[in-house]
Amino acid sequence: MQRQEKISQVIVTAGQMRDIEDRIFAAGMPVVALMEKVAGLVARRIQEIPQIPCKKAGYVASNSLLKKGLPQAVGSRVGILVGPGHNGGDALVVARELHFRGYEVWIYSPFSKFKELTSQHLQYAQSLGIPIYQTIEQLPDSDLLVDGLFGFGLEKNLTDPIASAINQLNELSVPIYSIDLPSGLHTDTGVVLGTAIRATHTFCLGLWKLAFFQDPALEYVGKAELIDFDIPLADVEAVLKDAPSIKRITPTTALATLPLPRPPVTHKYKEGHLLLICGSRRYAGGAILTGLGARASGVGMLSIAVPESLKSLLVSHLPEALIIGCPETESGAIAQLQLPEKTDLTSFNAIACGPGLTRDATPIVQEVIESERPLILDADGLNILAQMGAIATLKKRLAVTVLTPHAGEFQRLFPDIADAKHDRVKAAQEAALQSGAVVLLKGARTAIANPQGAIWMITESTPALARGGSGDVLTGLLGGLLAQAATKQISVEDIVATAAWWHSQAGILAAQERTELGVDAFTLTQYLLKVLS
Ligand SMILES: NC(=O)C1=CN([C@@H]2O[C@H](COP(=O)(O)OP(=O)(O)OC[C@H]3O[C@@H](n4cnc5c(N)ncnc54)[C@H](O)[C@@H]3O)[C@@H](O)[C@H]2O)[C@@H](O)CC1
Ligand SMILES: [K+]
Repeated sequence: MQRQEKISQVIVTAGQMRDIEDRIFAAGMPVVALMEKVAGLVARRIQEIPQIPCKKAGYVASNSLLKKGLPQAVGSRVGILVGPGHNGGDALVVARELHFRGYEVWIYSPFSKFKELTSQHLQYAQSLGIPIYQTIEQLPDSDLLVDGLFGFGLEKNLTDPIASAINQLNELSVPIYSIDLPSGLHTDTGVVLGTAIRATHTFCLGLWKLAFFQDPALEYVGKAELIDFDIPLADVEAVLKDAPSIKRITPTTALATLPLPRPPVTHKYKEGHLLLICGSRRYAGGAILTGLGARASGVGMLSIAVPESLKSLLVSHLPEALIIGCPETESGAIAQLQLPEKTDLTSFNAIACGPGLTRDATPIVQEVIESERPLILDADGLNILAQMGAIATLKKRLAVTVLTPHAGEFQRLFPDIADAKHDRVKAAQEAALQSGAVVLLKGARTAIANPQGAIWMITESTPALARGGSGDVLTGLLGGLLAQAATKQISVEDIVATAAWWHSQAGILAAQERTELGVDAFTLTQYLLKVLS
């Protein structure tokens, strides 16, 4: 794999980033030189991105310049926000470079103490005649702000005057480009420390920081871009070797698995047999959507157990599947799993259980949990598991379990684990460690954890997927892939991450073609294969 691809898959905490930098400095790279290199790259990117100057400036960008994406030095007024640490140092190098390129630059910095290197850059900027302001009221108009207040060194809550200055700067209708991460975000949890810059664009330096993929940070980072400054892979590997890895799923990693390879000579049972257990009289549609998700996976054989009264409906939507009509409760839930003759749960390579079941199907969920087959639990399958006591029940399982909760289901399953909304990555990690299951925690950015503590992040998604039924599609898709993986030497975690990536990409593609409003769950099933074609 190419170095760049490997670097783009890595996600680090603030502590790990600091350790990696320390190794680079210890190896002889001067701190000054690294700051010059990194901030030089940022300054160049800022010049490459076509600016749309704010109307108040009375400056109208020439259309031809905008179309070509060429830098427009003259007339662009840039405000540089400078903090006390090396994030501020980076910003001052950017200020100096833009000044020399003909931009009209001013600096805002309400601090009196700076790190040595930052202080030197500030002094030099002043000597060049770049105006430096300490109060927000003094600031002139600008077409663009560059945020170098705080980077990964911020740990405490922001207080006034800087907190209220950030709030006022956010109110200006001016694009803000943040260096490393928007000032005010916690680098690991993405939590807003008092207040934070709402960036239009963020240049993440060197390696992706965890905050970029935590839900609380998403509305602050804007368009995020990695600035690769040639960190040696050996240093990254040396620092991360003993820590549980956190990896981004990129198209390269997902497409290494998809479509699942088939030998030229095979038959349907060699390509995986999935049992879906889903649906009730009340929630019939969920069973159809789960089935359509499984269909897109290419699974060799699909059996779907539903209440008897749903059988003909399912047959009409999924003629290729074996629909198993089961005796039902008075409420219309599956009362008993009545598999065809000569079939028992060991006949299946994987079981996916939950969508639309209602809690009246408790005995069925208990039965599949006791089986020794790979099992995916979702929706009511999770709610029933929560009632049984998730951790104690899962620990007894002999086969792999995959849980696919959203934050609410997660809380019911693991009430003693820290709030999944606060640090989703840690929450998923803890749940997987304690239960021995693979945990896929749904959210704006999905996190997947295995019982060894490793994490996979789905770093691209769309709010279009926040819609009833889209989780059912994922369960079916994942079930179909898991059943096939059983015969193909692919790890469960890789399959779960691949399924989640595929599902998100289908949502993104459908939203691009049909707007965010056009991605109902049925439409989503129709876009799954388009992602691969
Ligand atoms: N050394 C270098 O040349 C490089 C620097 N980089 C930059 O360096 C940054 C990290 O630099 P630092 O470790 O200096 O940290 P930061 O610049 O993120 O900020 C730390 C500074 O802010 C102060 N501070 C922390 N919390 C505060 C609060 N709540 N209110 C007020 N002040 C507070 C601290 O006392 C410290 O001086 C990165 O984010 C990046 O921008 C690297 O990315 C690239 C290489
Ligand atoms: K920043």
